Amino acid sequence: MTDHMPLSRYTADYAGQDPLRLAVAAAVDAFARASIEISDLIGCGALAGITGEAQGAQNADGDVQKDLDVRADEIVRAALKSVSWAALASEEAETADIRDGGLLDIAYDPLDGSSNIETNMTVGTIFSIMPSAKGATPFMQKGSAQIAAGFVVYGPQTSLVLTLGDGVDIFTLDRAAGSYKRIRTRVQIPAECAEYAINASNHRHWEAPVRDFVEECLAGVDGPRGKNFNMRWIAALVAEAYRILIRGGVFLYPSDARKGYADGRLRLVYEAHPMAFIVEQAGGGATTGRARILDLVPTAIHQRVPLIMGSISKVKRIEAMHLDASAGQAQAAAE
Ligand SMILES: O=P(O)(O)OC[C@H]1O[C@](O)(COP(=O)(O)O)[C@@H](O)[C@@H]1O
Ligand SMILES: [Mg+2]
Ligand SMILES: [Mg+2]
Repeated sequence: MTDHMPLSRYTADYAGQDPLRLAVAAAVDAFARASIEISDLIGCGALAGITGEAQGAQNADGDVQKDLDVRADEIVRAALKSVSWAALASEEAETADIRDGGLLDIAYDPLDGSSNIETNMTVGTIFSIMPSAKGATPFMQKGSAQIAAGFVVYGPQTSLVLTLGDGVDIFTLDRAAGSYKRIRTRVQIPAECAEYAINASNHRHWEAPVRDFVEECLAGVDGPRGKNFNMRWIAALVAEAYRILIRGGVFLYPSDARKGYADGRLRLVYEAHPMAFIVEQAGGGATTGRARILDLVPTAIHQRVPLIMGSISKVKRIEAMHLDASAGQAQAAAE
């Protein structure tokens, strides 16, 4: 459905007079404002001094920071200044900022898909919003404690995907008006799909269930699934998630045997949790292969997690393959 409702009216309708909801609405509006600024910056690229080159510094997770990682973080941070947050965590900061009296704990990835900047490909911003943990350690809650989550895709169009806990709507930036307008309501991920996304260069490092799933897809009509599959890898979680929301499919960034990849590459607090909330709200699934992502309680802000998400039939199939593998291992150990 296309009704072009402005995002600001949508968040105001949601908030009413409720203080917590008003804080959520202000946070979403702040991410929207920040993303318009980031979108303009990306659109100008080198003309605005953005080259995609490394800054020499590393973030808390050991990734080399690009110029846009740093600029996007500054822009989001400034936009959130007047929002009622108690804790603020960014991929680009080692520790969370804490302040008294705020109503929300907000985590974000200011620039997702950093390796795509210099090649003029899609990147994004991801955010997760929870009620403040009030005395407990912020962010160390199940993903199901989120009350809002969203992401922005800076692609041919700049679009903002949002859940406030009651379905998923998509808003596209109206550049002339300088604001977001709704283009889709209550998005549903098709349950069946014929497309998968994984960085196949890591094939030799994967665990057996992931290798087996991909083998099934590669076998096409001649294999056990009896149909052909298409493959995509954009190297930006936001772009893969957007495609899956529009036409279905499954995305995998599993654990693998490379040094430092025992829990995959993606971060639980500001990548997997918000994506899992959005995907489940759109009728899809999100799992590590062995556990539902929204049931996981982080123990550290930058903790990594294997992420498999998308069309529910495929997510369930991959989970079943992990269970079978674990059962086989348990039986072998007992014999
Ligand atoms: O280069 P790889 O190993 O394929 O990893 C790509 C993945 O890394 C990410 O870019 C990680 O996010 P950041 O760019 O925010 O670090 C994901 O968006 C993407 O899915
Ligand atoms: Mg990211
Ligand atoms: Mg990032």
